[in-house]
Amino acid sequence: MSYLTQKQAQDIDQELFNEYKFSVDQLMELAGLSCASAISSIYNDKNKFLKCLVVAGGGNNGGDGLVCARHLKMFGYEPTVFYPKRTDKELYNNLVKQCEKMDIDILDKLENNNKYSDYHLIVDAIFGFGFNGEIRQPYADILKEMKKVEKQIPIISIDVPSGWNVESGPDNDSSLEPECVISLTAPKTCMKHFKGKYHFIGGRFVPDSLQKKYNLVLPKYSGCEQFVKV
Ligand SMILES: NC(=O)C1=CN([C@@H]2O[C@H](COP(=O)(O)OP(=O)(O)OC[C@H]3O[C@@H](n4cnc5c(N)ncnc54)[C@H](O)[C@@H]3O)[C@@H](O)[C@H]2O)[C@@H](O)CC1
Ligand SMILES: [K+]
Repeated sequence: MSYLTQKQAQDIDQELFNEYKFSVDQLMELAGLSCASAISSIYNDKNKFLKCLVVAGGGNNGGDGLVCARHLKMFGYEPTVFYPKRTDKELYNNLVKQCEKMDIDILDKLENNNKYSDYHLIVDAIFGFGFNGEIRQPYADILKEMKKVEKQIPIISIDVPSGWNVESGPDNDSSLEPECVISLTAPKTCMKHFKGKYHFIGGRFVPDSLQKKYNLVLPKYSGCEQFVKV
């Protein structure tokens, strides 16, 4: 199976926009839908997994999380979004509005009466392939808190486990160990270090010609599925 470097992931992303003329919200919709679909294929027992906390960062990974929350709601879950630093751009403002209109709470803070342990699943949509350098606040503290509950509450990371170096993977004892990762387009090289239970590929929008250009060898999607298990 192919793994992408950070630069390759960014190049493919740019090519999808510039050469293939996709818009970011189109791809984000498919990415978020594939994540919600993969999640519901595994965590399908609503008696055990109902309340989902989607932790969203300020970039497109966070946008995927906002879309995923909306589809989780459609699929019968009770998602809440923790969005500590909102990005004031039309794309994200619209995604937030769509969630609010679907009665999905958007929280700026998690407080004592609303904490990680109140949820059955945590969706990590903080950083994707755009992550670089030392983790800045407030995300450093948030990731520490998520780490504390990861043995009790399954963490599902969208595209890349947040805080991992996109290429070299986890770099210290406090790196997250998600139970499930949904790699979008193709896994990034950090996923060679993944030891969790479930790895999916999602984001079924890569045309054959682009797949050939980057020599991408990936598991094949079946039928009309939005995700494929690795
Ligand atoms: N081609 C694809 O595969 C697609 C990818 N999408 C998503 O887009 C993501 C990439 O989005 P972006 O390029 O916006 O990047 P990310 O969302 O991965 O990260 C950028 C955000 O993280 C912050 N950040 C970066 N390093 C940080 C640090 N050390 N400490 C604190 N904050 C930091 C930046 O300020 C920015 O807000 C992918 O991982 C995927 O989830 C989808 O939305 C659509 C299509
Ligand atoms: K992530």
